[in-house]
Amino acid sequence: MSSVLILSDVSKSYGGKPAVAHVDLAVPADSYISVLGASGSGKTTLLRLIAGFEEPETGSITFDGHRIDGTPAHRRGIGFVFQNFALFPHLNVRQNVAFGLANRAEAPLTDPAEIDRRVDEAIELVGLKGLDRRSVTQISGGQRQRVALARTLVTRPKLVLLDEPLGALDAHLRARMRLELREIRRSLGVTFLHVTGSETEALAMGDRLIVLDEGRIGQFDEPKHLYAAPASPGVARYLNAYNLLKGARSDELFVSEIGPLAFDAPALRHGEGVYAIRHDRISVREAGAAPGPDEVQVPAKFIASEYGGASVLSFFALDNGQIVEVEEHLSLGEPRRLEADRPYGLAWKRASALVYA
Ligand SMILES: Nc1ncnc2c1ncn2[C@@H]1O[C@H](COP(=O)(O)OP(=O)(O)OP(=O)(O)O)[C@@H](O)[C@H]1O
Repeated sequence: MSSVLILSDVSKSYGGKPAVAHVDLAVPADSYISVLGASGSGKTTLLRLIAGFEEPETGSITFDGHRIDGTPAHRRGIGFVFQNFALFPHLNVRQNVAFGLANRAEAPLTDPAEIDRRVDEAIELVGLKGLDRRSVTQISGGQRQRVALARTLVTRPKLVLLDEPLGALDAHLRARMRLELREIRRSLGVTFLHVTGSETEALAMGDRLIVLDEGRIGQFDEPKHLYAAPASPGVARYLNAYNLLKGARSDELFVSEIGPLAFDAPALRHGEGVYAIRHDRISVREAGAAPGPDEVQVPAKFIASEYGGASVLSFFALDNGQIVEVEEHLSLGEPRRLEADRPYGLAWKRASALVYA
């Protein structure tokens, strides 16, 4: 697969503090890439470096076979969609979409018939046909989002950077726009690099997913691989699906604050580490019930549950006070009734545990 965008050793710091640190990245052409990371992990800075609103202190950026660091943003030919849409309020839908075509730095279009044709095409693509003469102040948030997208796509960029593009929409619209964005991208064969703070959005949308961890690439992988085997505790933390217990590794056992925990992994170097177990890999038992031979079981006190529609998330306190989350899918049957402050056993297969150095 060819790469449309290549970053080599790209770094940027603010006031001596690294925001993006030594990033190496090859983004495949014709793909949807999600970028996930905690607040302050460098997601926006990474997009700004690629777009040309910031210049890297080290390294190089190559887009479509050409080195682009040092080239002004408006000459890079990369599309950008902001969270706040940044539309012109005094222009209607059609004029907003047409604006970039007639006013761009590289090869502006001057033929009104050609502009009309391209604008019609973009408006149809994002499902705004019929609204093109409407003021952008008189359409819904979701429609404004589509105008912003059409305004970028009309210039036919090979790469579109989207910074929290669904952040201002309500949950229902967000879910619909997820599907539409994927479909629009697929039909055009362009590459989308989509920054989000939501792990569900990142997992649902990306063909591949980048997790940024303190300015570095923690992992770049297909969502299902990344979810099943996060490369580090940092990546596991952002997925919001793993309980992480600190301790020390010694061959077959992981010695945590609540006692030894077994795992099925090759013998590891001794030393400090992290033991990870996914929320939905834990089952709740009566306190003192005997664990199976291939299981790990720890005592824990039930605190409270949160009903989530298709699943229930329950919170337990381990003996050292650490909170552990357990997710039970309702399709697997009604979960056991739990009493607050009562001790239970939490069990999981040793093979389900991941252990990090
Ligand atoms: N213009 C700036 N001046 C100084 N520091 C900045 C600037 N822009 C970003 N930073 C710092 O760089 C780091 C990365 O910021 P960035 O905005 O890239 O993170 P982010 O992952 O996009 O965060 P969020 O999800 O909150 O938008 C943060 O520590 C931030 O405070």
